[in-house]
Amino acid sequence: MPPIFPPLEQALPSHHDLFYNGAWRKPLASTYNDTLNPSTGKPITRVAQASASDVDAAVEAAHEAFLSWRKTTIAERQACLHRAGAILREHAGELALADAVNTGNPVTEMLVDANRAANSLDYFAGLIPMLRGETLPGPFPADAYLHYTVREPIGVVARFMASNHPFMFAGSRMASVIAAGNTVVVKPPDQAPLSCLRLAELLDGVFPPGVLNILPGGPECGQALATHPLVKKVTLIGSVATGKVIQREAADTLKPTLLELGGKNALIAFPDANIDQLVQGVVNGMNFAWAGQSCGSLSRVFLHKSIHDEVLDRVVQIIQHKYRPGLSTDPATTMGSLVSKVAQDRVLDYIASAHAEGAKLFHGGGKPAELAETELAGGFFVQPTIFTDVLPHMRIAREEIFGPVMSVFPWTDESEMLRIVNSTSYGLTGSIFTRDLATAQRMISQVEAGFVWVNEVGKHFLNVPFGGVKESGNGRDECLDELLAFTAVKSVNIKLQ
Ligand SMILES: NC(=O)c1ccc[n+]([C@@H]2O[C@H](COP(=O)([O-])OP(=O)(O)OC[C@H]3O[C@@H](n4cnc5c(N)ncnc54)[C@H](O)[C@@H]3O)[C@@H](O)[C@H]2O)c1
Repeated sequence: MPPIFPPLEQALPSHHDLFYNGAWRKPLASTYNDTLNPSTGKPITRVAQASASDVDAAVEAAHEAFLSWRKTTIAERQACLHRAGAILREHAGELALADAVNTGNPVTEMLVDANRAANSLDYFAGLIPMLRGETLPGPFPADAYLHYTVREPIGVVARFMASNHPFMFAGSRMASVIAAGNTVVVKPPDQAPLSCLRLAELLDGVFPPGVLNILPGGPECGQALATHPLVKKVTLIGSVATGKVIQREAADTLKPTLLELGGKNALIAFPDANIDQLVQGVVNGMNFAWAGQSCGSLSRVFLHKSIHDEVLDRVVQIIQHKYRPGLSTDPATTMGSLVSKVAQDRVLDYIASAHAEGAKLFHGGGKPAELAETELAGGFFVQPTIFTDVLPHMRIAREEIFGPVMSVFPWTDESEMLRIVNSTSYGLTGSIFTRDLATAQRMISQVEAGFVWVNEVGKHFLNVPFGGVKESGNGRDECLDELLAFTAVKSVNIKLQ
């Protein structure tokens, strides 16, 4: 049965202000910005922008709330987190719709996001008993000293969200912070804050006031959070460029960061790969449904020369059949737009650079012509695009495009191919297609990435660490490490004699 979505008015938040200390509050500077529907380019409504003074008030309140929340029992925290998860599942359709209309991603594709967030809330609720320390032998006789450690929450945590899956990231990433006994200030993406505001409405009253706070805003809000002395850790799901800015901002107060950043990920195909699986993997790995806007998108495809032409022909056949750009809130739409005009221009600029640098356009390469005379003409769409004959020095070979543009490299020499695979500054994901375990293992140990699939693409597995090496970030999410990242170890030494 096709999914049923509520009317759009029911999905959109009725509040457009700041949510902190358990209530909706007007921004002190009365600043509101338009937020757009990327399918049409038209405004949906206006949303409050938190200033540094708003951040100050919200963080003070979150800090007060922390002093009580840190003392709550396992059962109390679990009850709140499970309740939040159940609410998200119940409202999956409207949250998907709120994100679809504001991000441009197809609504049917966003339907799973509520479950993903709910699963994280349940998962981290279940992990709370793992917040434990250890007893340790020391340098003196055991009857002279007792040494042990305890894990304590750290305080207020700021969590900045990326624009591709706003409420899924907000819902899932608040879980670890709150489960560990901290309070959280979530900053939704500037381009698409509406689903996070709806999330705040739905979860209003689930946690004590001040535990969950949602502050829409731009760089001023972000900077104020990253530099605030009462914010004890700052985390970002976003681009490498923003990650560097936040790391610098956090440095003044020597705040630790947890950065989940971009990727320029490689899919490596060997001649012995199962060609059917590989073709599906090349298509699905690009996440064309949300216009390539995924950190894990396998946007560099290394095809062995012996299978290169066959695979590409079949990939294009599937793309032509599978992806129809359209209105994001229409359940029949299979491909969305970019999130903003800025993003669309950036992608078109990369396409222009590929032409200028001599790559060969194999498919797509511009705005979808079929939308030109429709109500979507002002939308931020770009066709699924494939370039072949890509050389390592080209911009499309080195930089994250965060759009529906795939760069294909034929290869014959394994060590030269690996050199190119590892030649970018990113290191998030990688995928290897082969039927030979020894080949797979040889690649696994040499590919510079934090997360590697074999004969698979795109999937995340809750409880399996996700994160990058090199400039793709630090820390690991979706696992016990994420929970522990929001605690500090305290060592206790008791003199017994
Ligand atoms: N590693 C992951 O798990 C993961 C997941 C999704 C997206 N991403 C990455 O996110 C990027 C796309 O998302 P985006 O376009 O929203 O990224 P972005 O870097 O432009 O923005 C991310 C967030 O940072 C905020 N921000 C911007 N400037 C700031 C500042 N000076 N101080 C504090 N906050 C600031 C934005 O408002 C937004 O909330 C891509 O690079 C993608 O690969 C990574």
